Parts: sequence; structure tokens; C-alpha cells
Amino acid sequence: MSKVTVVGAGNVGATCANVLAFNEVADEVVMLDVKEGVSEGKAMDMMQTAQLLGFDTKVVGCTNDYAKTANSDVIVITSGIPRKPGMTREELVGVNAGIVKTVAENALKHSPKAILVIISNPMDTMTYLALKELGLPKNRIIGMGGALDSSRFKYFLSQALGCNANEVEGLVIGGHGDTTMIPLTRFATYKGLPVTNFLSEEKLAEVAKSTMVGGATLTGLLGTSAWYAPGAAGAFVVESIIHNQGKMVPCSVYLEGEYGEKDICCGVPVILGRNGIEKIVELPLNDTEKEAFKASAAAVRKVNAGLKL
Ligand SMILES: NC(=O)c1ccc[n+]([C@@H]2O[C@H](COP(=O)([O-])OP(=O)(O)OC[C@H]3O[C@@H](n4cnc5c(N)ncnc54)[C@H](O)[C@@H]3O)[C@@H](O)[C@H]2O)c1
Ligand SMILES: O=C(O)C[C@H](O)C(=O)O
Repeated sequence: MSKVTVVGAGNVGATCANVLAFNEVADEVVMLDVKEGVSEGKAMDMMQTAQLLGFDTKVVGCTNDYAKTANSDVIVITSGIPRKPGMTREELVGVNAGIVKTVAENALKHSPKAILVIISNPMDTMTYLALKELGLPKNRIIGMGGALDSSRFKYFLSQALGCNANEVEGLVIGGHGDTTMIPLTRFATYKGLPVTNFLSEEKLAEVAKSTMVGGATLTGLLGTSAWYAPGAAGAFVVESIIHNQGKMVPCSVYLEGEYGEKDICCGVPVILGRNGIEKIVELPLNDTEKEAFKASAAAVRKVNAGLKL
């Protein structure tokens, strides 16, 4: 019997729960929100799609009732405010830090063995906060950003190549911020061949830029931040853990010397499995990429400095 709790049943949380149910990633998915009735309503709405879509996962909604989340294998935290057009993710730190800390503490009381997947922004700093405040081993605290950013990178690459996005591979490491993301164009491939064989340096720079501001572009179009790809990316990370898939996914994790950084959570490729982070993968970065990672970590560290730990 596998169980996942999604805290925050807003745009991202509800989409994540819906994808988890549709793909039957867990036997039970619980959504919890502070807004009276919203989780219950969304859970009932999702359950009314079960026979149309043919899934057996049970979706439960509750208003702030953490007892319903008991014995979850994974807890996904999406609670908090999203940015509006013109804002950065980093501006959300003041409000979201308090929310993330409180909900994580409450959820862990009922699921002391759970693995946490942090989505609320600014995600790298929220992951660091969870790491510092909750006393969990580092393999159980995973920030979701790189899975989404890499998916966007593959989308923009496929647009530039004029090909199917499923035939493109690519990784985005570094912070989950408009200026801190590092799309690794040198390692990206189309059908196993380097994309540098097909796209000019200028085109690849354009793809990297579109990826980095991918979230801001959608926020400008939607008036609030995106949710379909973020929710699906959250579910992808949960599935990799619950089904012990051993996939390599860029996630924000606590670094203790890897990539030359210490005492920070930042995006690097990790192997995900039943223990959460099974392994951090060290990529052979060149000097330019190493410099970019250093600058990205320095920017994340600046936001972390604003936390009251
Ligand atoms: N890491 C990523 O890749 C990524 C991607 C997309 C969005 N986000 C972030 O995820 C967060 C949620 O975005 P959204 O679009 O779903 O926002 P949203 O406003 O649609 O949903 C947030 C939900 O959190 C709930 N909430 C607030 N405080 C709570 C508490 N104490 N306990 C339980 N629930 C609480 C709200 O009632 C709301 O329903 C934002 O911080 C956003 O920036 C991160
Ligand atoms: O852009 C945002 O603020 C939300 C999220 O981090 C995203 O990348 O979609």
C-alpha cells in the first residue's frame, strides 16, 4: 500500500495529484489545503474521472487535517504563494518560508519516515530551510525544479530542431531561478547525437535563454505561474521514488563538497529511488560550466541568507 500526500491543493498541487492518480503512481493520494472544502471538492472531482480514465488510485481531500495524511511514503509540498508577472521567485521567500516550515513539521508528525519533495518557491531556499529545520537525513529532502527546467529545455530544443521532444535529452542544473539555471547545451542530444551537430551556437544560446526564463514567460501569459508542467514534473519525481526507478533527474539537494559547494541545496543530477536520493552524479563540467555553477550557487546562497534559521 503506497500513499502520497500533496500539501497545497492549488494549481500545482492539484495537477500533481491528478497526474499521480491518472498514472496510478500510488494506491492513495491525499490533498491537504487550508482553504475550507477546496481539497475535498477537487478530490471528489478527480474521483469522478476515475471510471472515465480507468484509474484505481483513491484520491482524498482534507482541510488542514494532517491525521488523514498519516503514513505517507512521500509528502509533496506545494503550499505557498506563486509569483505574479514582473516578480522573481526569490521575492516569495518571506511568506513561503513560514508556510513550508509549518506544513512540513505537521506532516512529518504523522509520517515520520516520509521523503519530502519541495516545490514551493524559491525552491532551492525552501529545500535548504527544510534540510536545516527538520533534522531529516539529506537523502529524504528533494527540491523539484530541475525536472521541470529540463523538460522545458527539451521542449525548446525540440522546437529549434523541429523534432519530437521525446527524442531529445538534456539536463538543467544550478538554481531554479531566472538567472541561475544552467541548461547544459554541451551535453544535450537528439537521438544520441550532440545537438551541437544540428544547431548553431546562436540558436543554442537562444534555447538556453528561453529555458531560463521559461517560468517567467508563462507567468506573463497566465497572470500567475505555470502548473501543468510543474505538477507533472512533481509527479515524475514522486514516481521515480515510489517505483524505485533509479532514474537520473536533476534535483535540488544538499551538497557537501560535490560540485565544489558545501552547505547549500542546489540543482544537480541525482539517482532517485526508494530511499529518495540514492546518489549524486558528478558530471565532467568544463571551466565555463564550473564558473556558471559557482555563480548560481552564490546567488542561491544570497537568498538563503535571508532565512531566519
Ligand atoms: N519548484 C517549481 O518548479 C515550481 C513550479 C511551479 C510553482 N512553484 C511554486 O509552487 C507554489 C504553489 O504554486 P501554485 O501555482 O500551486 O499556487 P496556488 O496559489 O494555486 O496554490 C497554493 C495553495 O497553497 C495553499 N496554502 C497556503 N498556505 C497553506 C498552508 N499553510 N497549508 C496548506 N495549504 C496552504 C493555498 O490555499 C493554495 O491553495 C508557489 O510557491 C510557486 O511559486 C514551484
Ligand atoms: O515561474 C515560477 O514562478 C513558477 C515555477 O518556478 C516555474 O518555473 O514554473
